[in-house]
Amino acid sequence: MPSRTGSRPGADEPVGAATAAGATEADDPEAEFLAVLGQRVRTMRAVRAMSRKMLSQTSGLSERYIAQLEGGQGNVSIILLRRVALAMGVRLEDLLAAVESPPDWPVLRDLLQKANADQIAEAKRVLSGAAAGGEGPAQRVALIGLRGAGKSTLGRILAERMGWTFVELNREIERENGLSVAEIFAIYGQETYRRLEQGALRRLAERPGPMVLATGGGIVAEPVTFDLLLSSFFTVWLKARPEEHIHRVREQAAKGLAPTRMPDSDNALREIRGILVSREPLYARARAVIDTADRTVAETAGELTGLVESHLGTGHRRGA
Ligand SMILES: Nc1ncnc2c1ncn2[C@@H]1O[C@H](COP(=O)(O)OP(=O)(O)OP(=O)(O)O)[C@@H](O)[C@H]1O
Ligand SMILES: O=C(O)C1=C[C@@H](O)[C@@H](O)[C@H](O)C1
Ligand SMILES: [Mg+2]
Repeated sequence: MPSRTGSRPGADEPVGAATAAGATEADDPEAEFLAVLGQRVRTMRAVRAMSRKMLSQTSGLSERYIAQLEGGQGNVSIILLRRVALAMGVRLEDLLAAVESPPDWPVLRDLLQKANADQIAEAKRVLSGAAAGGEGPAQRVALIGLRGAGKSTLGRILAERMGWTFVELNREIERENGLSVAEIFAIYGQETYRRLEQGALRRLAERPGPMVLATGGGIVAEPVTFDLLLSSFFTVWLKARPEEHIHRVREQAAKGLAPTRMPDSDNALREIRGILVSREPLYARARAVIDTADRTVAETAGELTGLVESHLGTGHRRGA
């Protein structure tokens, strides 16, 4: 039961005006968002046979405020909207969803939250229409990890040894769009870059033939893209210590080999530690991991080749 203490917001003053005078929903996406939100509140209240008065009593918001919210005229605060959601017994995220969900969505969500990893894998296989059975992607290896992990260095060596094609995802994105990664980020921002990354990966996943793919460090940031990578490639996480990531990228930058510099500030180490900690659970979804810390390129290249050969079974190396 939500708290009913405190004054009733919106009892005397109008809800914050969200739209400029004269703006219509059609030409104002924010007004449209508020209209959809209001419609959802009204529908969910009606489904629960709650009058505005009842919702007002349970949520602590005035009836007038609720009417404005439902009419799409109120830019409600997140805390007040949370009270409305709690009072109706709906999830806040369902009120705010960017797209309308199918009617079965709440049931499926509930089942997924209780499912184990095998059940989720099976559900994904069925829903994506993937063929039954199989050992997953053969002769398709992707390398993930933070900048300086060794994805390009080891990827190139592995491809050479196996006689496979080597592809750098970032170079593919640059080729397809005629702009450098840095330019795409600067001009269009992260969201556009992630969309282009997903498109490029989808095309590579469909391209036939054995392949080693070196990805960009941030590929784990977009769940759909990362899932596509995991399901289309035997994915290996290359690990190193934060200090090594920084040292390696700086060394490459000094030689003019790295496309962008690692920040020089004292905060660089703290920053890279933070990124690594936040990405570790995602990188850990890879099928295998190789720790490159305190090891030579020859050592980790040998381990990676052995790992891929044992994944494939013996005899896959060109000329073997
Ligand atoms: N054990 C190791 N395994 C791989 N690389 C190592 C190792 N030890 C040192 N290095 C060096 O670390 C650097 C790794 O750079 P590389 O460009 O391959 O990383 P990357 O993961 O592709 O980075 P980015 O995300 O910036 O493209 C190379 O200069 C390589 O020689
Ligand atoms: O680690 C990252 O967040 C990134 C690494 C690069 O390879 C690019 O993918 C992009 O600059 C983001
Ligand atoms: Mg690289």
